[in-house]
Amino acid sequence: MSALTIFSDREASQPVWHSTEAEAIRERLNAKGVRFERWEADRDLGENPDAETVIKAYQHAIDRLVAEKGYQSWDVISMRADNPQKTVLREKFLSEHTHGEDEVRFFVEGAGLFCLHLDGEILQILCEKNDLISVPAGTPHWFDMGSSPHFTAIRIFDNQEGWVAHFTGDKIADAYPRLA
Ligand SMILES: CSCCC(=O)/C(O)=C/O
Ligand SMILES: [Fe+2]
Ligand code: NI
Repeated sequence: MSALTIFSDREASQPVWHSTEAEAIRERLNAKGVRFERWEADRDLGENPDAETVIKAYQHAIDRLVAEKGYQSWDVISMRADNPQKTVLREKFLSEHTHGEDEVRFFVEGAGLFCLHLDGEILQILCEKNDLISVPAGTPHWFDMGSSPHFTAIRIFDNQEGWVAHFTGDKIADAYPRLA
C-alpha cells in the first residue's frame, strides 16, 4: 500500500505525519510541488519483462505525459532480488542527489521508497504499482529499493541524455529508515 511518512530533517527517530490514504498523500505532496497520482498499471507483463515489452504496454501512459509536458525520452528500470548489481545500485540511489529536471516515475510493478528533503522535512513516499510521481527539479532526494528489490518503473525525462544526477555529498540518508 502506498504511504507517506514525514519526518523533521533534524529528528530521524520519530515521524511527524503518516498516511496510507492516496488522497491525503496526494494533497500533502501537491502542497510541496510534488505530483503524485494513482494511474492504472493493469497490463500483464509476465514475470521478468524486458524494456521493450514495458514501453509497448504503457506507450499510452507515456504519450499522455509527453503530450502534457513535452518530455523527450524515457527508459525502464527493473530490479529483482537476483540481480547481481542490486547492492551497487541500491547504494548509488541511496546517496542524496538532485536532478536538473523533474524526476518522473511511473511504477508498473512492485515498490520502492522515495525520500525527499524539502523545507526542513524528509518526506518518505512508499511508491507502489500504479503510482505516478514527479519530484521537482533540484529537490535533494534519495531512493531505496530495499535488500530484496522488486519493481519496474518507467522513467521519463525532459532531455535526450536520460538519467543525470548531482550528488550532494550529504550523508543525511544514513539516518532515516530504509525499505525492509
Ligand atoms: C524508481 S527510479 C529510481 C532510480 C532513479 O532513477 C532515481 O533518480 C532515484 O532517485
Ligand atoms: Fe533521483
Ligand atoms: Ni512482479
